Amino acid sequence: MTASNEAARKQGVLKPDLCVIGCSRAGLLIASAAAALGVSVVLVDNEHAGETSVETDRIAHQAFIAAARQADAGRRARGFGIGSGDEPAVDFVAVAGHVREVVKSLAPMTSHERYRAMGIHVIEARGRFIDRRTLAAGEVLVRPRRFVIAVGSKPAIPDIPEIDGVSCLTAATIGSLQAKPEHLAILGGNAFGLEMAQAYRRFGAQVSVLESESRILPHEDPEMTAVVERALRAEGVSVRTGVAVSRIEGKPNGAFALVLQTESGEEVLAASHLLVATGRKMDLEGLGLGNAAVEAGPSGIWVDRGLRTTNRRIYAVGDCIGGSEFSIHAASHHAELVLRRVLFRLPARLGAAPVPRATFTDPELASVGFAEEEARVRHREIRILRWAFVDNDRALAERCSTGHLKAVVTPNGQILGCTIAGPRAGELIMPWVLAMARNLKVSDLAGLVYPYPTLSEITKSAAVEFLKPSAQNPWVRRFVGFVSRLG
Ligand SMILES: Cc1cc2nc3c(=O)[nH]c(=O)nc-3n(C[C@H](O)[C@H](O)[C@H](O)COP(=O)(O)OP(=O)(O)OC[C@H]3O[C@@H](n4cnc5c(N)ncnc54)[C@H](O)[C@@H]3O)c2cc1C
Ligand SMILES: NC(=O)c1ccc[n+]([C@@H]2O[C@H](COP(=O)([O-])OP(=O)(O)OC[C@H]3O[C@@H](n4cnc5c(N)ncnc54)[C@H](O)[C@@H]3O)[C@@H](O)[C@H]2O)c1
Repeated sequence: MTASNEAARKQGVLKPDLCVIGCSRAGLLIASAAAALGVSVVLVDNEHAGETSVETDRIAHQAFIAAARQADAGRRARGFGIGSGDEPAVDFVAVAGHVREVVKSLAPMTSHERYRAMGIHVIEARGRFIDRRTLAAGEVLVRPRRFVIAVGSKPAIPDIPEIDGVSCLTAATIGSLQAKPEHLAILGGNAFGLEMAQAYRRFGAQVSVLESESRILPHEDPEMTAVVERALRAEGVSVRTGVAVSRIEGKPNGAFALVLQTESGEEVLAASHLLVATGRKMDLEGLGLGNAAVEAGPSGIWVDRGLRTTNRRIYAVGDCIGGSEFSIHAASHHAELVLRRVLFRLPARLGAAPVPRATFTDPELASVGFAEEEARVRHREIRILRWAFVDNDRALAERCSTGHLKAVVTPNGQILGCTIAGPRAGELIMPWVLAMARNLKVSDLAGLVYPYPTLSEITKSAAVEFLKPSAQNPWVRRFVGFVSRLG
C-alpha cells in the first residue's frame, strides 16, 4: 500500500465531492477539470497509469502503425524518383524500441504523480462498491457526493471450439511480439483488425483477415469501405468476408490451423499467429455494481441520456456503457457532458452532438452522421455529393490520390452525413462535423475560402457540386443574362 493510501486509511472514510473510478482519458479529464474548479476529487485506479493500460495499448498501436507507414513510404519513394525501390530493411526489434520510446514519452502525462500535484487524491486500488453510497478501494472507504465510473472494456474472445488451445494475441498482448510473425491470421475486420493487418503486411508478414460479416467495416458505407478493401488487397493482405471459424486445430510447433466455414464449404487456413480483434467486453467484474443498485447488462452499464445510472448519485462514461461507438473521443465527449451536469447543473444529453468515427488504415476512412443507406430510410429525398482525390492537386502532387469524399444532404442543403476514404480522412472530416454540430448548410462550406493547394479543398469541391444544378435554373440564367446586359 502506498503512503497516501496509508494516510487515507487513518483518516477513516473519505468524503470528497467527486470520486472517479478509472484512470482513463475520460476519467482524468473529469478529475482534472473538477479539481481545477476547486472541487475535491478522489481518483481510484487499479493500474499504475503509463505502464500497462488501454492508454498505453492505444498509443503503442498508433506508434506501430506510424512505423509501418514509414516502411511503406520507403517503398513508394521510388515513384518520386528517390531510392532504388528495394524492400526497406525492417529491424523488428528496433521498431519495438520506437514503440516503447513513444509510450514512455506519454507516461508523464498520465502518471498519478501529475494528478496528485493537481490536488487530486489518487488511490491505487481496484474499486468495489459496498453499498449505494460507498466504494472500497484497497483499505480506504470513499463516500462522495457523486461517482463517475470510467472503467473501460477489455478484449472479448469469441466462443470458438479449441480457441483456448492456441495462445491468441489481443490488443493487450500484441505489443509483446518480438519478431515478425510469418503468417498472422486476424479474426475481425473492423478498425483495430484492419489497422493491424496493414501494418504487419507493410513489415513483410503474410496477413489474412477473416471477417464474419459480408464486408469489412460493416457499420460504414459499403461504397467507401470498398476503397479501403481494394487498397488492402493491393498491398497483399488477404481479406476474407462472410467466413465463420468453426474450430481451431493446434499444431505441435505452436502453429495452428483455422477451420473455416465458407459459402463453398469447409476450408483450412494454416497460420503462425492469431490476433483476435472481434470486439470488446465490459470490465465490470468485481465492481460490486449490485451493491450500489447500478444496473448493467451484457452490453454495459445502463445510463439515461444524461449518462446517469440507475443510482442517481452515480454516472458512467466511455466503453463501460456499451453502445456502438467505442472510441477515445466518444469517451471524452461523455466526460464533457458529465462535467456540465455535475459541476454546472446544466442540461447535457447524449446524441446532441455528432460524433465522428475514424479508421487509420491507408487510405483512412472517416465518417460522421448517416451513410447513404440510412439516410434513404429516414428522408424521402436526398442528394449525394462526391469528389475524388484524383481531382485534388495536392493529392496528385503527393501521389496519394486513392479515394473520395461522399456527402449526403437534403435537397435544401442540410447535411445528413459525410464519409471520406482517402489520405488524412480523419482530419478532413472536421469541417463536416462542425457544420453538422452547428446546423450549417452545405452552401456554407462551399462559401469558405480554402488555402491552395490543400487536401481540405476536397470539402469545397464536393460542396460546390451542390450548387451546380442552379446553373441550369432558367431564372438564375435569365437574371445573369439581364445583369450582364447592364454592362
Ligand atoms: C489497441 C487499441 C487501439 C485503439 N485505438 C483507438 C483510436 O485510434 N482511436 C480511438 O478513438 N479509440 C481507440 N481505441 C479505443 C479507446 O481506447 C477506448 O474506446 C477508450 O480508451 C475507452 O475509454 P474509457 O474511458 O471507457 O476507459 P479506458 O481507457 O478503457 O480506461 C479504463 C481505466 O479504468 C481502470 N479500471 C478498470 N476497472 C477498475 C476498477 N474496478 N477500479 C479502478 N479502476 C479500474 C482500468 O485499469 C483503466 O485504466 C483503441 C483501443 C485499443 C485497445
Ligand atoms: N481507429 C479507431 O477508432 C480504433 C482503432 C482500434 C481500436 N478501436 C476500438 O477498439 C475496440 C476493439 O476493436 P475490434 O476491432 O477488436 O472490435 P470491433 O467491435 O470494432 O470489431 C469487431 C469485428 O469483428 C467481427 N467479428 C465478430 N466476431 C467474429 C468472429 N467470430 N469471426 C470473425 N469476425 C468476427 C465483427 O463483425 C466486427 O467487424 C473497438 O471498440 C474499436 O472501436 C478503435
